[in-house]
Amino acid sequence: MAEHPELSAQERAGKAFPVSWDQFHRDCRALTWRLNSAGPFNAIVAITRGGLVPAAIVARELGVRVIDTVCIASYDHNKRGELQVLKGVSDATTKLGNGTGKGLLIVDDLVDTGKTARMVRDMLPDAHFATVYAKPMGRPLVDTFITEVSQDTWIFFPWDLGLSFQPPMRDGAA
Ligand SMILES: O=P(O)(O)OC[C@H]1O[C@H](OP(=O)(O)OP(=O)(O)O)[C@H](O)[C@@H]1O
Ligand SMILES: O=c1[nH]c(=O)c2nc[nH]c2[nH]1
Ligand SMILES: [Mg+2]
Repeated sequence: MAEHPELSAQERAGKAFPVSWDQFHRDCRALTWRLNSAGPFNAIVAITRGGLVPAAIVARELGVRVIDTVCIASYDHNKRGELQVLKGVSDATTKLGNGTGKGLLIVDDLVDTGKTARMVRDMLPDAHFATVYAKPMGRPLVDTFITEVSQDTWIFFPWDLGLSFQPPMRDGAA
C-alpha cells in the first residue's frame, strides 16, 4: 500500500479483472446457491454502493423482501483508507437481527483490504457476510464468496465500464 502513495489503488493494482454484466449475474447466482444452506435470512443489508447490485440479485433468488443499507464513503487520496458511515442499519433491521445481526445477510460486491467489511461486521457481529469477489487480505472477514483474485488485481465492475474500441493485438495491444 505505502509503496507508491501518489498512485490510486487502481493504478497500484497491476492486473485488471474486467467483469461483464453476464458474468456478474452468473456469479451472483452462484453465490446464492452457496448461501442457500447458510440461511434462512430475515433481511439483507447491502453495503452501498457496490453491494446494491448483488443484493438485488441475491434477494430475488432467495425471496427476501426486506432490504436495508449501510452507506459507507471512503475518503479521497488525501485521507486514503478512512471510512465514514453516512447511514447505519435502521432500528427495524437491528430488531430483526436481535441486536447482533443474527439471521441477517450482509452483501457487498467485493472485499479488498477488509476495512469496509470490518466496520460493518463490528455493527452486526452475528450476521452472515457474503461478497461476490474476495482478495486475500479481506477474505478472512467473509463467510461466503465466489471468486478469489490476487491482491494486486483491480476488479472492474460492469457499472463502471463502457464499450470502447480495442486495437488489434498485432498493433501492440496486450
Ligand atoms: O475491503 P476494502 O478495502 O474496504 O474495499 C472494499 C470496498 O471498496 C469498494 O467500495 P467503495 O468504498 O469504493 O465505494 P462504492 O461501493 O460506493 O463504490 C467495494 O464496493 C467495497 O465496499
Ligand atoms: O471497482 C473496484 N475494484 C476493486 O478491485 C476494488 N478494491 C477496492 N475497491 C474497489 N473497487
Ligand atoms: Mg463499496
